Amino acid sequence: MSAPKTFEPKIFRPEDDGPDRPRRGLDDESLRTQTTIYRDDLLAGQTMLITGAGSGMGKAAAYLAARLGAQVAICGRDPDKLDTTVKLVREETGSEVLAVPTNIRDPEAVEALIDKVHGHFGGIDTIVNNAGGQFPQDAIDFSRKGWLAVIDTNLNGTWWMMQEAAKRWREIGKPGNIINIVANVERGMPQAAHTCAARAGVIYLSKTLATEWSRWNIRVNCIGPGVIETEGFRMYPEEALARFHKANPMKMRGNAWDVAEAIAYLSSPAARFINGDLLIIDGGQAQWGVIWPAGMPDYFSEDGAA
Ligand SMILES: CCC/C=C/C(=O)SCCNC(=O)CCNC(=O)[C@H](O)C(C)(C)COP(=O)([O-])OP(=O)([O-])OC[C@H]1O[C@@H](n2cnc3c(N)ncnc32)[C@H](O)[C@@H]1OP(=O)([O-])[O-]
Ligand SMILES: NC(=O)C1=CN([C@@H]2O[C@H](COP(=O)(O)OP(=O)(O)OC[C@H]3O[C@@H](n4cnc5c(N)ncnc54)[C@H](OP(=O)(O)O)[C@@H]3O)[C@@H](O)[C@H]2O)C=CC1
Repeated sequence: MSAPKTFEPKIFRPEDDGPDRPRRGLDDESLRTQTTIYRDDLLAGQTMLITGAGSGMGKAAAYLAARLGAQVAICGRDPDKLDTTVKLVREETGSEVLAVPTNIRDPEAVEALIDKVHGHFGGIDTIVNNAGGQFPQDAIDFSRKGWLAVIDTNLNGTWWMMQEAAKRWREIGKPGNIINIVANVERGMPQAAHTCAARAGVIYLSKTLATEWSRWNIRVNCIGPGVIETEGFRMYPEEALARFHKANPMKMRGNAWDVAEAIAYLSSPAARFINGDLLIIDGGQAQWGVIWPAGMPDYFSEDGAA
């Protein structure tokens, strides 16, 4: 049997993109052809606000929600990315998505976002905190700025969204539903320690608030995706991407639609009694498999030195 290929971890930056790096994930044409088990009007009468919806899972979730009859608002930092979602939804459903460019790290911008969506649609039923990300690197080499960027986005940004939404729900006496997209952190994730710390924070924040906020009829749940092929894969080196399917016993990657359908379920009346839970969508990664998003050091390979 030939020895597995191993390589030293390296830092990859998106600006290293080139012709050798194909765009990953479901493109608009693929999204248009996805089928769903849900009935057409499952989410009719609902307003959903989805963060990070100019690409990947957020875009798929926004498109599916609109297809199922929801009124949808989206945010992200890059208005051009948000426009692609607005256009897709308009072309496929005839609905208008409200796009509000927002950096979720900025609490005042988040407050203005919640105000704007309430003003436009007259309320919000479900918030999907999907915006986030990280760069792969051995933790010992994290710069202070890099650590802070990841914590500020994934933990603080998600918190600002949750708190502003909940304050408004309490004020107007309406129920609320929060879905936080986190990650599969059960066994930790080497080279993603910053995001593991932030996501573990969000998971236990959510479990706590599921209790605290139940008196206002606000449910809080998380979804933990495993390896889901999206545009976000551009953050990782090709050599690492070639092994991503080995992260789970099904030896495959999920796609954004797998997560979008779970978001639709947790937004639907079928989930009215689900609160404080973490739904893992990872092909069994919690049980078996390895992921080294910047490349596996020899030490951990099957024929490694130790
Ligand atoms: C793992 C498999 C499963 C999970 C998959 C996914 O989640 S897929 C979905 C994944 N999707 C995404 O991850 C997409 C969203 N991700 C992001 O927007 C970024 O990853 C972010 C969260 C760091 C925000 O960053 P930002 O808006 O603040 O942008 P910024 O560029 O200004 O960085 C600030 C500082 O961070 C540091 N640093 C940054 N990059 C690297 C690097 N490659 N290398 C080393 N360090 C890096 C650096 O210190 C930098 O400061 P500097 O040295 O430039 O002065
Ligand atoms: N793909 C995977 O395998 C996994 C992904 N996840 C997480 O799931 C979520 C969706 O990921 P995915 O669709 O794959 O990746 P993408 O990179 O495609 O999506 C992340 C989105 O978040 C937005 N975003 C990032 N930072 C901010 C910010 N500060 N304020 C507002 N929006 C922001 C980005 O838009 P913009 O840059 O325009 O702001 C982008 O559209 C992320 O939180 C990701 O980390 C978790 C586990 C696995």
